[in-house]
Amino acid sequence: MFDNLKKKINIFESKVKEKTQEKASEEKEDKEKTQEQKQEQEQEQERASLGQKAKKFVTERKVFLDEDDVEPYLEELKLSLLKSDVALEVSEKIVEKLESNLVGEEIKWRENSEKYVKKAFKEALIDVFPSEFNFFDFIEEKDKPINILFVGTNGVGKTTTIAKISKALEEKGYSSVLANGDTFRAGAIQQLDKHGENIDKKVIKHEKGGDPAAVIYDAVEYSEANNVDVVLGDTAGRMHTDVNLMDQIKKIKRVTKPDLIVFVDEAVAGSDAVERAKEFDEAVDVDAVILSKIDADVKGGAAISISHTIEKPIIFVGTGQGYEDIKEFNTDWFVGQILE
Ligand SMILES: Nc1nc2c(ncn2[C@@H]2O[C@H](COP(=O)(O)OP(=O)(O)OP(=O)(O)O)[C@@H](O)[C@H]2O)c(=O)[nH]1
Repeated sequence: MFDNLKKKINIFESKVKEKTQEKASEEKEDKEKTQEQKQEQEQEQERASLGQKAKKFVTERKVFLDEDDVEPYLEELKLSLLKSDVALEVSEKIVEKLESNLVGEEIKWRENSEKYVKKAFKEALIDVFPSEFNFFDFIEEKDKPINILFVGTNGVGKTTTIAKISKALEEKGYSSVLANGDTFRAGAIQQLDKHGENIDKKVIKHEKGGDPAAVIYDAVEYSEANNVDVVLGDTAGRMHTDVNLMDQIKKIKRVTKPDLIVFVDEAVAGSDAVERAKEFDEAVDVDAVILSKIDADVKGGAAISISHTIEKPIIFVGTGQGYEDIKEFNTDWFVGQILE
């Protein structure tokens, strides 16, 4: 996961570490020169004690990095982040915060300066994420049935993600039904049926060509009548550029009044995923994001940029093709994955 990005961040960290050590040695040389001049003026018998003082200085040496020291590395880092599909605005924010965390700070070079840079980096990354959203607290507190609508483009893992969430809900003691709002393709009906069979969940569906809003509406009514906690509404994958389909999703929202609208995209789509998130958010005011396929993502850009760009939290990440392969998103965990 995020292998390319990790490599680039490691390069930055080593360069700043080298710079810190280089500065420490330069300061040591300067100090030693001053000591030598002093020595010339002093008595022969004081030489030994001066040697002692210099030694003390070396062990306690502190380094201050200034803008010129880190500027070239920060520029390189910004480019690396952009190449890893981190959005421009987000890359700039990370680099600015990193600069303010590093410049003028006292770094004790004998302590692990790499650890120091990592800490500065960690803070800069955490800063780009909006506050977290606890999905299961939301489920616990909200009146039932809770209607959750999943939107996104084709093939990103939306349907699989719905099945994963249904299983995760079951593990926490909540019941759910799957509603097939993708009435365009007969294949989509079969696909959701198959997931329903695999995880032993009821699927509410209409014939191909039916009204997706009506299917989800029926699923809510069914859940009210049968004390089901959560309706998980699938929708047809659609390109954000398809005006008719985007109008249809607005209609589904209007008619079924979802309690939560979740935008699903694949982390591997990088900056495309960020662009699509913006479009879907504009169309239906997304509440939260799920990023699938982070197990296959080497760049990490979408995961870093998406929630900052639309100011909505990531709630889960997909980590594989199995039903258990889903993880609640947590900023500390995520940043740890990148900086480990
Ligand atoms: N590696 C990996 N694969 C995933 C993950 N989530 C889903 N997939 C795979 O992605 C492929 C597409 O998943 P679907 O659930 O069919 O995607 P969809 O968005 O519902 O597709 P449409 O119904 O065509 O819009 C399947 O092969 C899934 O197994 C994940 O987190 N990691």
